Order: sequence, then C-alpha cells, then structure tokens
Amino acid sequence: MIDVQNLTKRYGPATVVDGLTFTVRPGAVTGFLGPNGAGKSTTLRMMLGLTRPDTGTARIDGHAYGDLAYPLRHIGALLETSAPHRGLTARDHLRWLAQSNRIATGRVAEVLEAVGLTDAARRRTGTFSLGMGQRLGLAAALLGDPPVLVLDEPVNGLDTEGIRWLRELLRSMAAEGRTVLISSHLMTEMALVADHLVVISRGRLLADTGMSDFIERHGRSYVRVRTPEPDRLGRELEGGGATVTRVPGGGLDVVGMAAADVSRIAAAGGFPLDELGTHAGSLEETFLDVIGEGQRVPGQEGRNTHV
Ligand SMILES: Nc1ncnc2c1ncn2[C@@H]1O[C@H](COP(=O)(O)OP(=O)(O)OP(=O)(O)O)[C@@H](O)[C@H]1O
Repeated sequence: MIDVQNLTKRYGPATVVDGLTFTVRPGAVTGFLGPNGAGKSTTLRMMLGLTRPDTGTARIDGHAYGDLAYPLRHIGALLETSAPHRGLTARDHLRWLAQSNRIATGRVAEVLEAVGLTDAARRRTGTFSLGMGQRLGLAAALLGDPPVLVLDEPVNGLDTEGIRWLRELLRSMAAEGRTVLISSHLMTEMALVADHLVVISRGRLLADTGMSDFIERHGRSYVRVRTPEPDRLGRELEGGGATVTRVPGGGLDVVGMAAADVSRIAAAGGFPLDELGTHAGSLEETFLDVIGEGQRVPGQEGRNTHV
C-alpha cells in the first residue's frame, strides 16, 4: 500500500504538488492521471525519496522510502530518468542492480523472461528501441519481487501489442496482491490498463475513484444525427431544449435529448435522416471535462469511442 498524506512541493513561487492525500491499495492497478505538468512525476519522486517534500509524507507499506535498507525489495520503480548505462548489456545492468540490493542473481533471468527480453539479454542497452528500454525498466522494477510497483508513463514507447502485454503483466501483478501505480497523461491509455483512478491537475486531487464509476459519472453521451437539412433540424432540436453542435458532412451532435425524441422531432418536421445513433463521449473528452479545460484534444476525433 502507498499512503500519501498532505504532500506538498514548491519550486520557487510555484506549488507543483498541493496538499495531496490519497491511498493506493493492493490488488488493483491504480492509474495516476493528470495533464502534462500536473505534478505526477514530482509526486512519484517524493514517494521514492528522490525529491524532498515541503510538507507531508509518502509511506510504502508504512515506511518512508529512506528507511528501507534494500528498497528494490519493497518498491519497484520505473521513472523517466532511470535509464541504464548504454554500454552495459541488459543482463549486466540487472545483475549490477541485483547485487547492490542483495537480490539473488538467478532472479535476473526470471525478470528478463517476464518482460520478454530473454533473447536480448546480451545486447547492449544503447541499441534498444524505446519499447525495449521500457521493458528493461520494468524488469528492473520487478527484480526485487516487490509488493509495490510505481511506473511513470510505462506505456510510452510501447505499440498496441506492447500495451496489451503490459496490461496483462500489471493485471497479474495486481492479482497476486501487489500495489500497482502507473502514471499517464492519456485517459485512453489509462482506461486500457487501470481499475482505479487518482486524477490530479495543478498538483491537486480531482478524483479518487473506480475507473467504471469515473466513466459512468463523468462520461457524456450524445446523439449523432445526419440529414440533408442540418441547419433547420438543428434549430428544431434546439427549440426542443437540446444543445446542438454541427459536425462535417451534415451531421449534428445532440446533447440533452434522447435519440427517440430526436427521431420524433425529425419525423414531425418531415426531415429525412441518413444517420441516427447514440454515442459515448470519448474518454479523452471526459478527462478534459473533469480537469476543467473543456477543450478537445487535437487528433482525438473519435467521439464515438464506446466505453
Ligand atoms: N526540479 C524542478 N525545478 C523546478 N520546477 C520543476 C522541477 N521539477 C518539476 N518542476 C515543475 O513542476 C511542475 C510539475 O512537473 P511534473 O514533472 O511533476 O509534472 P507531470 O504531471 O509529471 O508532467 P509530465 O506528464 O509532463 O511529466 C511542472 O510545471 C514542472 O515544470
């Protein structure tokens, strides 16, 4: 379990982590979600004793990180800064880590196998792709067989197959009763991996909730209707109390009115319909709504993402 109490960090006049309190429980994958600059990495660094908080505490199964004699046995971490020496082979890098934490070197082969790097064990890490580097970082995090895992943006550099693999790995870690915390700034990635969500923005806690509750509570659904006369139908629907947004190709996105009512109003006005359906708002929009930016993410046009 990770217990964060009233954690605060200031850099000059900026308070980048602002009175954060939350608990990360064992047996689940918890997503630590926030836009770029929200303070996620700083919070993780404070958990790992790499950055000193101004106030508050972060405890790993009841201990401050600095009190752990062999930290890798208690908490495995993948941080953006934890790159290995490029001249070392993957196996030598892990052996060195194992020795410095009094972990049996036999464990090195096990973790290389667990992350799918057995065939690359003797390659220098400088030749690794981003995805392989992420796998090696995960291997290092798993080395001490720790009950707690903290991974900063572990999905970075992984392709779809890699994300699926990571999800299965993290799920199995959680199913074994471990505490798993992973950060990301992308809601869509988080939805693929996490069971629970801790959402922060500007260093403050915005939500601490189950993933499905989060989507249910904050997700918006809308009706997409398409007609040759979108302007006129749009006015009719607005007259009926809906909020209507034009989309390219004669489409209208209708919020605040059920599809059956849209259909009734269209039929009454004699509008031919080329499309009528209910869609869930995209996860990214849901997230942006919650953090209060209320704007679309460029390139995230998939408003009909079903959740
Ligand atoms: N050592 C530092 N000195 C000054 N400011 C810092 C330092 N480290 C982080 N910051 C600032 O603190 C804020 C939070 O940064 P942090 O890296 O924790 O955010 P993040 O949520 O992890 O974002 P990202 O997803 O971009 O990594 C940012 O505005 C960053 O510029």
